[in-house]
Amino acid sequence: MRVLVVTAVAAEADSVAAGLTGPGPDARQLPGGYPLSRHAGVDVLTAGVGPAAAAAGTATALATGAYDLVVSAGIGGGFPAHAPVGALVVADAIIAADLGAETPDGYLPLDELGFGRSAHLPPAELAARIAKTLDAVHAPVLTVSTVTGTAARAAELTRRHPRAAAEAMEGFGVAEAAAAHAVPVVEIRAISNPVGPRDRAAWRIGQALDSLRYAFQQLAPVLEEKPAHE
Ligand SMILES: O=C(O)c1cccc(C(=O)CC[C@H]2O[C@@H](n3cnc4c(=O)[nH]cnc43)[C@H](O)[C@@H]2O)c1
Repeated sequence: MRVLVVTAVAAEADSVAAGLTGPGPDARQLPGGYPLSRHAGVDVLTAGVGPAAAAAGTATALATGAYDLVVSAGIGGGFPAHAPVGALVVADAIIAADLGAETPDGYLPLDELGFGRSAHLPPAELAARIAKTLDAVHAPVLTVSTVTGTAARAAELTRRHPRAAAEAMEGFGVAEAAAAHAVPVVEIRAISNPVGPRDRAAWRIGQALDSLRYAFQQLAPVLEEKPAHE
C-alpha cells in the first residue's frame, strides 16, 4: 500500500515525517512546486492552506496514479464539548461546512442546492481502526474557508452539525481530489485551539504538532510498507 499524507504547511509535514520510522526522506517537488517527502510506503505533501490549495495539490500528486489511500492531516480547531486542545480527531465524515448559499430561511449546503456533494465518508472500518489505535475522538470534521472567530458562528456550526468535533480548512478539498481519482480518504486532526471567539494567545500549535507526530508514530506500522523478507 502507498499512502499520500496531505498537510497544509511545512511544520505539519515535518511533524508527520518525524513520526514515520522508515528510511527517508527523499525530498522532491511536484509540478506546481508542491514539496513532497518520500518515506517507506508513505509520501508527505505540503499543499497549502485552505480547501482550494489542498484540492489542487492533492490532485497533482494523485495524477501519478501511485496511491492507494490519502490522509488529510494537520492541526485543527476543536469543538470544546467533544475535543479539547491536544486531542486527536479522526473523521467519520468530512463535511464542507460553509460551501453553499445563505437564504432568508438559513444556510443551504451545496448538495441541497443540487450542485454536488457536501460530505465525503472515509472507509468506515479503516477510519474506526485508526481512531481506536490513536485513542482519538471519532466524529465529523468540518472544512471551512474561514476560521471560526466568534461564539455565534461556533454555535451556528454546532447547531448544523451537533456531532462535529473539529474544524479545519483542507479536508473537503483533499477528499474531492481523492474522490475524483477514486482513492479512499481519511482525515486526522490534532487540536490546537478551541473553536470559538478568536483568541490567538490560546492556540497551542506546538502541542498539536507534537500530537500529530505521536499519531504518525502510532500509525507508522499500519501505513509503512514492510520489505518482503520481514
Ligand atoms: O490568527 C488567526 O486568527 C488565524 C486565521 C486564519 C488562519 C490561521 C491559522 O494559522 C490556521 C490555519 C491552518 O490551521 C488549521 N486550523 C487550525 N485551527 C483551526 C481552526 O480553529 N479553524 C480552522 N482551521 C484551523 C487549518 O486547517 C489551516 O491549515 C490563524
